[in-house]
Amino acid sequence: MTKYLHAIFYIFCNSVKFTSLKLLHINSFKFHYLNFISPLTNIQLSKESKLTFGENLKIRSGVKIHLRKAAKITIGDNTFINYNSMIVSHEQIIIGRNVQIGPNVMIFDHDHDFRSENGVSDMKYKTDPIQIGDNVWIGANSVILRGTKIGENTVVGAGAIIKGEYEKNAIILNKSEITVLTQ
Ligand SMILES: CC(=O)SCCNC(=O)CCNC(=O)[C@H](O)C(C)(C)COP(=O)(O)OP(=O)(O)OC[C@H]1O[C@@H](n2cnc3c(N)ncnc32)[C@H](O)[C@@H]1OP(=O)(O)O
Repeated sequence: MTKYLHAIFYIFCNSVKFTSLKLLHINSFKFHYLNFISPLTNIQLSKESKLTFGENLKIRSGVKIHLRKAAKITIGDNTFINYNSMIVSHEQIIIGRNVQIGPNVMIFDHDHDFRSENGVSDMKYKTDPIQIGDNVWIGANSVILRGTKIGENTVVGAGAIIKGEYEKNAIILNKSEITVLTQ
Protein backbone atom coordinates (compact mmCIF):
# COMPACT_ATOMS: atom_id res chain seq x y z
CA MET A 1 0.00 0.00 0.00
CA THR A 2 2.78 2.46 1.02
CA LYS A 3 4.54 1.59 -2.23
CA TYR A 4 1.49 2.66 -4.26
CA LEU A 5 1.01 5.87 -2.25
CA HIS A 6 4.68 6.62 -2.82
CA ALA A 7 4.28 6.06 -6.57
CA ILE A 8 1.19 8.30 -6.71
CA PHE A 9 3.01 11.03 -4.75
CA TYR A 10 6.03 10.85 -7.08
CA ILE A 11 3.87 10.96 -10.20
CA PHE A 12 1.92 13.93 -8.83
CA CYS A 13 5.09 15.88 -7.87
CA ASN A 14 6.72 15.05 -11.19
CA SER A 15 3.67 16.19 -13.11
CA VAL A 16 3.81 19.59 -11.41
CA LYS A 17 7.62 19.90 -11.53
CA PHE A 18 8.16 18.64 -15.06
CA THR A 19 5.17 20.41 -16.55
CA SER A 20 6.57 23.71 -15.23
CA LEU A 21 10.05 22.80 -16.53
CA LYS A 22 8.49 21.92 -19.88
CA LEU A 23 6.64 25.26 -20.00
CA LEU A 24 9.87 27.11 -19.22
CA HIS A 25 11.90 25.07 -21.72
CA ILE A 26 9.36 24.09 -24.33
CA ASN A 27 11.79 22.64 -26.90
CA SER A 28 14.50 21.55 -24.49
CA PHE A 29 12.86 18.94 -22.35
CA LYS A 30 11.28 15.62 -23.26
CA PHE A 31 9.91 13.41 -20.50
CA HIS A 32 7.25 10.82 -19.61
CA TYR A 33 4.81 11.34 -16.75
CA LEU A 34 5.10 7.74 -15.55
CA ASN A 35 8.82 7.93 -14.81
CA PHE A 36 9.61 7.24 -11.15
CA ILE A 37 11.72 10.29 -10.34
CA SER A 38 12.19 11.59 -6.80
CA PRO A 39 10.86 15.12 -6.30
CA LEU A 40 14.22 15.75 -4.59
CA THR A 41 16.17 15.67 -7.83
CA ASN A 42 17.66 18.84 -9.21
CA ILE A 43 17.45 19.52 -12.94
CA GLN A 44 18.95 22.64 -14.51
CA LEU A 45 18.43 23.46 -18.17
CA SER A 46 19.44 26.43 -20.27
CA LYS A 47 17.61 27.90 -23.26
CA GLU A 48 19.56 25.99 -25.91
CA SER A 49 20.13 22.75 -24.01
CA LYS A 50 18.21 19.56 -24.60
CA LEU A 51 17.29 16.89 -22.03
CA THR A 52 15.56 13.73 -23.19
CA PHE A 53 14.25 11.15 -20.73
CA GLY A 54 13.28 7.67 -21.92
CA GLU A 55 10.42 5.66 -20.47
CA ASN A 56 10.34 3.94 -17.09
CA LEU A 57 13.29 5.81 -15.59
CA LYS A 58 13.95 5.57 -11.87
CA ILE A 59 15.90 8.42 -10.35
CA ARG A 60 16.46 8.66 -6.60
CA SER A 61 16.73 11.71 -4.36
CA GLY A 62 19.77 13.96 -4.43
CA VAL A 63 20.49 13.29 -8.10
CA LYS A 64 21.56 16.41 -10.01
CA ILE A 65 21.30 16.70 -13.79
CA HIS A 66 22.70 19.99 -15.08
CA LEU A 67 22.91 21.12 -18.70
CA ARG A 68 24.93 24.21 -19.59
CA LYS A 69 24.66 26.26 -22.78
CA ALA A 70 23.78 24.03 -25.76
CA ALA A 71 24.46 20.74 -23.95
CA LYS A 72 22.47 17.60 -24.67
CA ILE A 73 21.73 14.75 -22.27
CA THR A 74 19.80 11.65 -23.29
CA ILE A 75 18.87 8.93 -20.79
CA GLY A 76 17.47 5.70 -22.25
CA ASP A 77 14.46 3.60 -21.21
CA ASN A 78 14.53 1.61 -17.93
CA THR A 79 17.65 3.31 -16.64
CA PHE A 80 18.14 3.69 -12.88
CA ILE A 81 20.16 6.43 -11.16
CA ASN A 82 20.84 5.97 -7.47
CA TYR A 83 21.11 8.55 -4.65
CA ASN A 84 23.25 11.69 -5.03
CA SER A 85 24.70 10.99 -8.45
CA MET A 86 25.57 14.01 -10.56
CA ILE A 87 25.53 14.36 -14.34
CA VAL A 88 26.79 17.66 -15.73
CA SER A 89 27.08 18.38 -19.42
CA HIS A 90 28.57 21.21 -21.44
CA GLU A 91 28.41 19.23 -24.70
CA GLN A 92 26.76 15.79 -24.81
CA ILE A 93 26.14 12.81 -22.54
CA ILE A 94 24.27 9.81 -23.88
CA ILE A 95 23.24 7.12 -21.40
CA GLY A 96 21.77 3.98 -22.94
CA ARG A 97 18.86 1.75 -21.97
CA ASN A 98 18.74 -0.49 -18.88
CA VAL A 99 21.76 1.25 -17.37
CA GLN A 100 22.27 0.97 -13.59
CA ILE A 101 24.07 3.90 -12.01
CA GLY A 102 25.08 3.44 -8.37
CA PRO A 103 25.03 6.11 -5.67
CA ASN A 104 27.43 9.09 -5.78
CA VAL A 105 28.48 8.51 -9.38
CA MET A 106 29.85 11.65 -11.07
CA ILE A 107 29.65 12.08 -14.85
CA PHE A 108 31.31 15.20 -16.35
CA ASP A 109 31.87 15.75 -20.08
CA HIS A 110 34.13 18.78 -19.47
CA ASP A 111 37.19 20.02 -17.63
CA HIS A 112 38.15 23.53 -16.64
CA ASP A 113 40.65 24.63 -19.30
CA PHE A 114 43.37 25.25 -16.72
CA ARG A 115 46.16 25.35 -19.34
CA SER A 116 44.84 28.41 -21.15
CA GLU A 117 45.42 31.86 -19.70
CA ASN A 118 42.88 32.61 -16.98
CA GLY A 119 41.14 29.42 -18.07
CA VAL A 120 39.82 28.60 -14.62
CA SER A 121 38.83 32.12 -13.51
CA ASP A 122 37.26 32.92 -16.91
CA MET A 123 35.32 29.63 -16.80
CA LYS A 124 36.78 28.27 -20.03
CA TYR A 125 36.12 24.57 -20.63
CA LYS A 126 37.41 21.66 -22.66
CA THR A 127 34.56 19.35 -23.60
CA ASP A 128 34.30 15.88 -25.12
CA PRO A 129 31.08 13.83 -25.30
CA ILE A 130 30.40 10.81 -23.12
CA GLN A 131 28.59 7.70 -24.29
CA ILE A 132 27.41 4.91 -21.99
CA GLY A 133 26.09 1.79 -23.73
CA ASP A 134 22.97 -0.25 -22.97
CA ASN A 135 22.97 -2.53 -19.89
CA VAL A 136 26.05 -0.92 -18.36
CA TRP A 137 26.35 -1.05 -14.55
CA ILE A 138 28.35 1.76 -12.93
CA GLY A 139 29.30 1.02 -9.30
CA ALA A 140 29.08 3.49 -6.43
CA ASN A 141 31.43 6.48 -6.21
CA SER A 142 32.75 6.13 -9.74
CA VAL A 143 33.79 9.16 -11.77
CA ILE A 144 33.31 9.16 -15.54
CA LEU A 145 35.50 11.80 -17.19
CA ARG A 146 35.13 13.67 -20.46
CA GLY A 147 35.43 11.73 -23.70
CA THR A 148 34.66 8.38 -22.08
CA LYS A 149 32.85 5.75 -24.09
CA ILE A 150 31.68 2.55 -22.41
CA GLY A 151 30.51 -0.40 -24.52
CA GLU A 152 27.28 -2.23 -23.75
CA ASN A 153 27.00 -4.77 -20.89
CA THR A 154 30.16 -3.46 -19.25
CA VAL A 155 30.58 -3.15 -15.47
CA VAL A 156 32.43 -0.25 -13.89
CA GLY A 157 33.57 -1.39 -10.43
CA ALA A 158 32.81 0.78 -7.41
CA GLY A 159 35.22 3.65 -6.97
CA ALA A 160 36.66 3.62 -10.49
CA ILE A 161 37.79 6.90 -12.03
CA ILE A 162 37.78 6.38 -15.77
CA LYS A 163 38.58 8.23 -18.96
CA GLY A 164 38.88 6.63 -22.39
CA GLU A 165 37.17 4.06 -24.53
CA TYR A 166 36.14 0.74 -23.02
CA GLU A 167 34.88 -2.26 -24.95
CA LYS A 168 31.58 -4.07 -24.41
CA ASN A 169 31.20 -6.94 -21.89
CA ALA A 170 34.18 -5.72 -19.87
CA ILE A 171 34.72 -5.25 -16.11
CA ILE A 172 36.61 -2.04 -15.41
CA LEU A 173 38.34 -1.83 -12.03
CA ASN A 174 40.54 0.87 -10.51
CA LYS A 175 42.84 -1.38 -8.51
CA SER A 176 44.81 0.31 -5.80
CA GLU A 177 46.92 -1.35 -3.20
CA ILE A 178 45.68 -1.26 0.37
CA THR A 179 48.28 -1.93 3.04
CA VAL A 180 47.10 -3.20 6.41
CA LEU A 181 49.68 -2.80 9.17
CA THR A 182 49.57 -4.33 12.62
CA GLN A 183 49.40 -1.80 15.48
C1 LIG B 1 22.35 0.94 -8.98
C2 LIG B 1 23.38 0.33 -8.16
O1 LIG B 1 24.26 -0.11 -8.70
S1 LIG B 1 23.25 0.36 -6.50
C3 LIG B 1 24.54 -0.74 -5.88
C4 LIG B 1 25.87 -0.14 -5.99
N1 LIG B 1 26.80 -1.26 -5.86
C5 LIG B 1 28.07 -1.13 -6.07
O2 LIG B 1 28.57 -0.04 -6.30
C6 LIG B 1 28.85 -2.38 -6.02
C7 LIG B 1 29.80 -2.45 -7.22
N2 LIG B 1 30.44 -3.75 -7.25
C8 LIG B 1 31.73 -3.94 -7.42
O3 LIG B 1 32.54 -3.03 -7.56
C9 LIG B 1 32.11 -5.41 -7.44
O4 LIG B 1 33.25 -5.60 -6.64
C10 LIG B 1 32.29 -5.99 -8.83
C11 LIG B 1 30.98 -6.02 -9.56
C12 LIG B 1 33.30 -5.23 -9.67
C13 LIG B 1 32.73 -7.40 -8.52
O5 LIG B 1 32.99 -8.16 -9.66
P1 LIG B 1 33.48 -9.67 -9.50
O6 LIG B 1 33.83 -10.12 -10.85
O7 LIG B 1 32.49 -10.45 -8.73
O8 LIG B 1 34.82 -9.45 -8.69
P2 LIG B 1 35.41 -10.24 -7.43
O9 LIG B 1 34.69 -9.83 -6.20
O10 LIG B 1 35.50 -11.71 -7.75
O11 LIG B 1 36.86 -9.62 -7.39
C14 LIG B 1 37.80 -9.86 -8.44
C15 LIG B 1 39.01 -9.01 -8.18
O12 LIG B 1 38.67 -7.62 -8.41
C16 LIG B 1 38.86 -6.85 -7.22
N3 LIG B 1 37.77 -5.89 -7.16
C17 LIG B 1 36.44 -6.16 -7.05
N4 LIG B 1 35.76 -5.02 -7.08
C18 LIG B 1 36.66 -4.03 -7.18
C19 LIG B 1 36.53 -2.62 -7.25
N5 LIG B 1 35.35 -2.02 -7.23
N6 LIG B 1 37.67 -1.88 -7.40
C20 LIG B 1 38.88 -2.48 -7.43
N7 LIG B 1 39.06 -3.82 -7.36
C21 LIG B 1 37.96 -4.57 -7.24
C22 LIG B 1 38.85 -7.88 -6.09
O13 LIG B 1 39.57 -7.40 -4.99
C23 LIG B 1 39.49 -9.07 -6.75
O14 LIG B 1 40.89 -8.85 -6.78
P3 LIG B 1 41.93 -10.09 -6.77
O15 LIG B 1 41.64 -10.90 -7.98
O16 LIG B 1 43.26 -9.40 -6.82
O17 LIG B 1 41.65 -10.80 -5.50
